[in-house]
Amino acid sequence: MGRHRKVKIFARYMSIMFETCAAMLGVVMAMTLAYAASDQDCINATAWSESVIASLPVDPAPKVDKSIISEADFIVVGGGTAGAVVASRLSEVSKWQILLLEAGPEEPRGTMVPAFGSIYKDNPNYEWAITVQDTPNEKSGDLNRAKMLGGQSVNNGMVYIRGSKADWKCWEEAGATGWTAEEALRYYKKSENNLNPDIAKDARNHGTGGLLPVQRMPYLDNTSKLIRAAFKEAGMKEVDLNGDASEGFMFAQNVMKGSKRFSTNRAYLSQQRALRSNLKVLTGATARRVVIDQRSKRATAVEFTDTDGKTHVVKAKKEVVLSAGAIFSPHLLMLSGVGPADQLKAAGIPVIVDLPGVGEKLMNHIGGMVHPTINLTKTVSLPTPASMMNDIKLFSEDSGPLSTQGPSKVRTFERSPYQPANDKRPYLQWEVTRSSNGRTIPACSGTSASASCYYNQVKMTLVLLQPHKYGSLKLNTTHPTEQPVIAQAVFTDKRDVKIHARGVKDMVERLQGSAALSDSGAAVVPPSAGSACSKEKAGSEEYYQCVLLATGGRTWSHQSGTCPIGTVLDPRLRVKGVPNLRVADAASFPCLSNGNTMAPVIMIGEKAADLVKADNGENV
Ligand SMILES: Cc1cc2nc3c(=O)[nH]c(=O)nc-3n(C[C@H](O)[C@H](O)[C@H](O)COP(=O)(O)OP(=O)(O)OC[C@H]3O[C@@H](n4cnc5c(N)ncnc54)[C@H](O)[C@@H]3O)c2cc1C
Repeated sequence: MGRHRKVKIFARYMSIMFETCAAMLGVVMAMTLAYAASDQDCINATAWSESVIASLPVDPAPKVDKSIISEADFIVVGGGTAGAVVASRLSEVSKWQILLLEAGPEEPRGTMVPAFGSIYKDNPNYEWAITVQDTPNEKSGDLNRAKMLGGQSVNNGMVYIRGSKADWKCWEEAGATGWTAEEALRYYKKSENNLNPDIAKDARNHGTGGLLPVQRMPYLDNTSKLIRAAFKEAGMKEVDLNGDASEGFMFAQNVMKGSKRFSTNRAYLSQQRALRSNLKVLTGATARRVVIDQRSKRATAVEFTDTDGKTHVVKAKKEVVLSAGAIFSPHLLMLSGVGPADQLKAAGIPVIVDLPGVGEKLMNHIGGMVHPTINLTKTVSLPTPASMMNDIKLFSEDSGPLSTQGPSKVRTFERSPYQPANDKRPYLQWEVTRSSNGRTIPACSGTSASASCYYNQVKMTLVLLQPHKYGSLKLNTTHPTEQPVIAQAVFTDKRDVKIHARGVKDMVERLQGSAALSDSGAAVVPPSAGSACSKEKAGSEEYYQCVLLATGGRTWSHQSGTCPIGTVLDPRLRVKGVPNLRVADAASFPCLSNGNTMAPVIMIGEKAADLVKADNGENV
């Protein structure tokens, strides 16, 4: 080992030791504060949350170098779920200089606590606030999307679900040659380090050598066990939905290790940044456009602004990869002159390539605000100040409520009797959402905290995985640099209303007939819309259709398909007409994944890196 490397490792060791001591001191001080402010009845919840965060292990500190370089071989725009993977994998080629531009800041440590999923919600330092147009039945509200290294993998539900193997038939039909089920599986396995031996033993479907730790949550609370019993009673099978089964229920696999979340930033970037001098990560760097030469149609540079608003231009010697997500990748393409010519012209942007498919469809899963609710009595006991302090200790031992998001990990996938018989993808996913009926944390007044592991009610939420209508994303032609105009489609097709209503009816009947639920004192409350649907027979399909339309619906957080393979990208993710510009993220999907979108996005990041390497003369 060279002297320089030895010195580097020693310096890192010392810095970790120092930070560990500081963190331990922080825990003691925060716990003292939380205790000091707590009496028998209540706790200083803010100090308590701080002591949870202070108890987290110290990662190797990322190498933060804010200097701006004038050129790089590859520029990756967006250090989110996919971008972290792409940049990390490209930097394996040591002769290449990789620049990753991320608009947001470094990932804060609190994101590692599974029970604090929404800790940075509504914080403008860490989130984009995106306005959505009013359309019929739309109750999604505006979109809050993570703006930091790791992107949405930092604050999402952590669930790792690959979708249906039958998804790939749709990809192939859309022109995504080479994106077969087997090829996707190859990259799922490449990324995965499955930590549950009973799952990992299925080596045909699971990987154990990848950078992304995947496991079930280590702690199963009583309500999760109760829901499992109710589903089994209803004849549903417990399966591995990332294995060969496409229907049934499972305790979800998650991107985590022990009790801590592992975003793609932690899994793919933090170690690599520390050790690879050819990987440069700039945070607070917001790309404004890709500079594309009008004659050669090649991407030559990226223009971005720093946190002081100063503009910089970095030359791209080989390629640019956009991984800014389903909203901002198409926006950046349009600002760079690639997109529907009519919109670009109206905004005064010179047209480099007329691609009407950019933003033409905005795909997403949809669901109703119609929730069968289960009020819990015996399976939950609300925390006390003492038990919350003990939960910190359990968390540091990789267990306890803070390492979970409660029963939301029980996921079911099933077919609707109203879906086409020849479509192998199950159209229905039920999520079990935690909620609270009154205060669930014994917080003293003036302090606040929320932890998704403390709840006393669950709501069953039905997600339609293959809705019949999609939304769209267009340039704001009056103020093109402002966020694009987003219209989502929510229950605007009667078939979706019918499928949803029937799904809800079936689930209510199952839950009401469940001995497991009634024996545990759980009360099932069917959804209603007050007097709005009194003309319909309560509990009928027509009744639930009426309740759905009266209460509206929403899209999930799975926006995708705004720069799809087929109309915008070729199968190697290259923008049609601009061969050294690619899009690799949720925007690239030609078909809506039949499940949550993070795992497919990570898979796309892995494959994208291999495509770039192969097209630039590297063996993969
Ligand atoms: C609340 C929530 C819960 C979810 N739960 C789950 C779940 O449990 N399981 C699951 O599978 N999926 C889940 N999803 C969906 C999933 O997380 C996303 O589909 C996926 O992470 C998207 O990845 P991406 O790489 O396309 O975009 P992102 O992860 O959003 O990455 C885009 C990155 O680009 C940056 N960026 C944008 N514009 C610019 C610019 N101009 N310059 C520089 N940087 C820029 C952004 O700041 C961001 O970091 C959830 C999503 C949300 C919002």
